[in-house]
Amino acid sequence: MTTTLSKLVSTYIQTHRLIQPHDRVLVGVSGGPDSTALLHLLHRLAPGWPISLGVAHFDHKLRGADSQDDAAWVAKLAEALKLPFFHGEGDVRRHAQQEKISVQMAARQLRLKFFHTIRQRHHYHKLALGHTADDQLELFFLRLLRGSGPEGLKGMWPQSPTGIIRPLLGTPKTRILAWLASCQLPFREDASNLSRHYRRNQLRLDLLPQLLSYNPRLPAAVEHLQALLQEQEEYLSQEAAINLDRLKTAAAACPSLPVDGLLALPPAIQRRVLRLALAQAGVDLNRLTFDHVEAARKLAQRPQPAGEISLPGGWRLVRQYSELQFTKESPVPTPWSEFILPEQGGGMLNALGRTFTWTSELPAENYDFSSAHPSIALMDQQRLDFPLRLRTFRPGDRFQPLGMTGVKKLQDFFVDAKVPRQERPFIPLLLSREQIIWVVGYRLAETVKITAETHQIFKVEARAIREHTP
Ligand SMILES: Nc1ncnc2c1ncn2[C@@H]1O[C@H](COP(=O)(O)OP(=O)(O)OP(=O)(O)O)[C@@H](O)[C@H]1O
Repeated sequence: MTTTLSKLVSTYIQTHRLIQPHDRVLVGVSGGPDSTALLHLLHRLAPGWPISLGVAHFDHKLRGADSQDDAAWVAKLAEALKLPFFHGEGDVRRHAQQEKISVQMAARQLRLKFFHTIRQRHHYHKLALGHTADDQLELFFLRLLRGSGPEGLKGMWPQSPTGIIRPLLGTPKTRILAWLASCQLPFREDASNLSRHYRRNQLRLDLLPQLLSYNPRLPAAVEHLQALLQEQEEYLSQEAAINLDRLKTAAAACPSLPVDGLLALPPAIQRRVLRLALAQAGVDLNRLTFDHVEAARKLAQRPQPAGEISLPGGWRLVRQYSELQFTKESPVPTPWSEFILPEQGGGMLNALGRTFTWTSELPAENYDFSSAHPSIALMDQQRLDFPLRLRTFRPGDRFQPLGMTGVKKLQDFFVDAKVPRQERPFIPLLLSREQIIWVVGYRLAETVKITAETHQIFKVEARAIREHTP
């Protein structure tokens, strides 16, 4: 068993060219079975290649004394193997709150930042992580459940362009555990791996065993599919890079993309070109959803020559006639500017001098309406067509104010509501399709009001941006 696993891993490393002679490899060791086995395996293989190893452990401080014990345990292991040890720690919960991300995501971000710093400071060419074939399978189903596209379903690469390597990605966890047992190598147990509080654990403990009872060869089938998806991804991402380079040289300013050139590409390449361009501009791809990319494509396709959408991290994609520009600067609305509320589920957008925040699927039953305010619109979600849009007044605009049976010219509504003439051009209007559904701060439309039949409420709040600035 012992030799077979080292042979298997060694072959995987060679096939995927994960390590070159004289590489300096930093191993991320949590103390769990996978990374502990990885460290031992690399340590046994190291003299033959030859490579030099270092051990890095990050204390997430999420499990009290257990976290500290893990760190001390890994430090001891490194000492026993006579390897340099690097310890890092961070306030994961605070980071999660600040960035409005999950605790797991925050832990991963801080950990990777720590690894990056150590690699730079101590000149490690590679970072080896202990992801296994089981992790790859779980990730596939987690992403499938989340609605990922082929780029997500393809799973983790054995090697990333930044030098992260995963030598155990082809090895099932059962083999790793059996190998550790046969060599009598101890590791740390993480009790949270058994908690059904986490989606990943529910999947591993409940869903996957059920799926395997339908088809015991499911892991092999998924592995095969992922290999195909990775090959396709390699080809398509090369195509995207070539096309982005071509489009960028054709465009006057950078970072920007010519709309015509982008729309001439097949949709599969359009999406990748947009993602790549956004990544190059500095947008965090982990936070960029399919909806963002689709909203960007719609922005390019629409007949109106101006508009914009908001992207994660305060980024904005602005359509200016024949160009799409990526910017973080504040918007300069033109009379024809339109803003799309990109994610139906909820989000935030700075537009037309206000910060709009929206939330969907609030259950109508027992909803507490006491917080009603002119800056808040509560609507019947089923009567809305997404994505909603924002713009200002255009001649000829009409709408059916709440409580009225007929449609009224917006001009007349402004007069009746005594809206000062000079303010009218700046009042944001929320639209569903071509219908005005909210004259922001003044009146909702009759067509979207909440009735006894309403199941789910869509809530939008508009606050003047100056309220936020100190
Ligand atoms: N706290 C940590 N310190 C150092 N490396 C870590 C830490 N947490 C995770 N890693 C690295 O990232 C890999 C994947 O993390 P994940 O949390 O998915 O671990 P896992 O599958 O439970 O593996 P393990 O059995 O090694 O804990 C680990 O195998 C390890 O290489």
